[in-house]
Amino acid sequence: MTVAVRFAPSPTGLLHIGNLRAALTNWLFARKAGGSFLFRLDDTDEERSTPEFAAAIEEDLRWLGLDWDRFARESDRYGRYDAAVAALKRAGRLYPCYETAEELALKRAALLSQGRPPIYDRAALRLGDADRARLEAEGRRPHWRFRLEPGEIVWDDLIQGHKSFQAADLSDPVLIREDGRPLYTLTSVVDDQDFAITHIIRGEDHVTNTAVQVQLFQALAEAEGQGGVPVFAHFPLIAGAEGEGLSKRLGSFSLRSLREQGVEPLALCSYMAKLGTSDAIEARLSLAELAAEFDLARMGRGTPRFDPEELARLNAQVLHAQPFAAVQERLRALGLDGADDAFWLAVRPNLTRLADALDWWQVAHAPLTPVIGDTAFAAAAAELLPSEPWGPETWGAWTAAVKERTGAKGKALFLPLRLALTAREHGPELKTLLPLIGRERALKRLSGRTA
Ligand SMILES: Nc1ncnc2c1ncn2[C@@H]1O[C@H](COP(=O)(O)OP(=O)(O)OP(=O)(O)O)[C@@H](O)[C@H]1O
Repeated sequence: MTVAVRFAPSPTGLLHIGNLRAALTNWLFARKAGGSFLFRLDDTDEERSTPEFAAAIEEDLRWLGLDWDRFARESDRYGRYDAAVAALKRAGRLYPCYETAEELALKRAALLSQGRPPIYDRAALRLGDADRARLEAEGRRPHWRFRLEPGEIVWDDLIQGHKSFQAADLSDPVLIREDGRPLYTLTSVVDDQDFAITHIIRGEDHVTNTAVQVQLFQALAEAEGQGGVPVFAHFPLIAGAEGEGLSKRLGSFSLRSLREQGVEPLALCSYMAKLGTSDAIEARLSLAELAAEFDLARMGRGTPRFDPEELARLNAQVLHAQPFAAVQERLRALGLDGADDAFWLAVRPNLTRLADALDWWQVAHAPLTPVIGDTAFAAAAAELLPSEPWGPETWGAWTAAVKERTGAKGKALFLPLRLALTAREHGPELKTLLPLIGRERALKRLSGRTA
């Protein structure tokens, strides 16, 4: 069997880290199994779906490096859904219902007030032709429900283990709206069947959907003579740092905003691939590495919380491991045309975001006002500055001379030099930064001048 999985977001907002978990889990599963990954836009909710969000989702996936083997858009497939609907009607599995949203809300409220579960009472199944004609004459248009067969619905979930539902505990799902448009429950099953999806891996918010969809897969397979029921895996939803839920529509932790904050795609993918698993959370330097380590069985059942600090740590790990060639273009885009290997190696260990390189570039190459405490000490240091050319050994030779002349050592030696040369208490090793600053500028800064 060739593994085929899909990521099927609705283009109703920007992808968030929870959606990324879904996309990434499927992608890693496909790549590890040598299978195929389908990117499908579930865009039949026309009120809320927009082409802009669809384009943004596509851009986010490209940014992350999650490439797809196949692409589909539900809005291109209405003809196919019509055919599936006709087949289900012929098989007697769809029935027209005429209740308004208000009437249904009242029914639900009445059941809840009696302490009973708000399951649809199937009143529409008891309507005769004359009742339906009368309702239609009143101007009512039907929506259509899928008639669940009584009995137990079971599947072996790759994460949650054996799952069992009684059909009688579930409402017959509405598959077609009053305006004739098919709903998600139907369209996603038709697509999964047509694209021969073998594994549906998604958040546990879909577990109840899965229960009804298992019967829908079976009904469609019987009615159309093709397909079967895929294997399911439902992973826990990721919560925000305070335990709050995430939603595309609320714009929580969007990948877009994280990107704008300077988060590296590999840091995000490393985090989302490992969060809530039994593996240690450490940065990986390629998606292929993550795919090789991927195993659904390592996913836990608890609700993992997203921790921005953990992500920042991974971001630094990823940056610190990048060779100059991997970031050259991006440094150029930041305006650092003159950045070279030496600059990158000097500042890399101090970055938590790539854009921080700009600060260090300025420290090395743009005027700054030095911080001088003891002018006599700074003057002595200036006098002892070796002549150029400078290399990594210059700093050691120079500070040894300053130490000998002034008697200062340890922090009392290094901190005033750092403050004079960079106006900062911390930063890249001066051994690598000093040659980038150069003798002329260092001399001026040590004499207290802005340079
Ligand atoms: N917090 C979350 N953690 C993990 N996965 C999630 C989370 N929220 C959604 N998903 C998964 O993302 C995938 C895409 O779902 P969907 O497009 O419905 O996103 P959504 O954020 O729930 O959207 P909306 O807010 O529009 O309902 C699904 O597999 C869903 O299970």
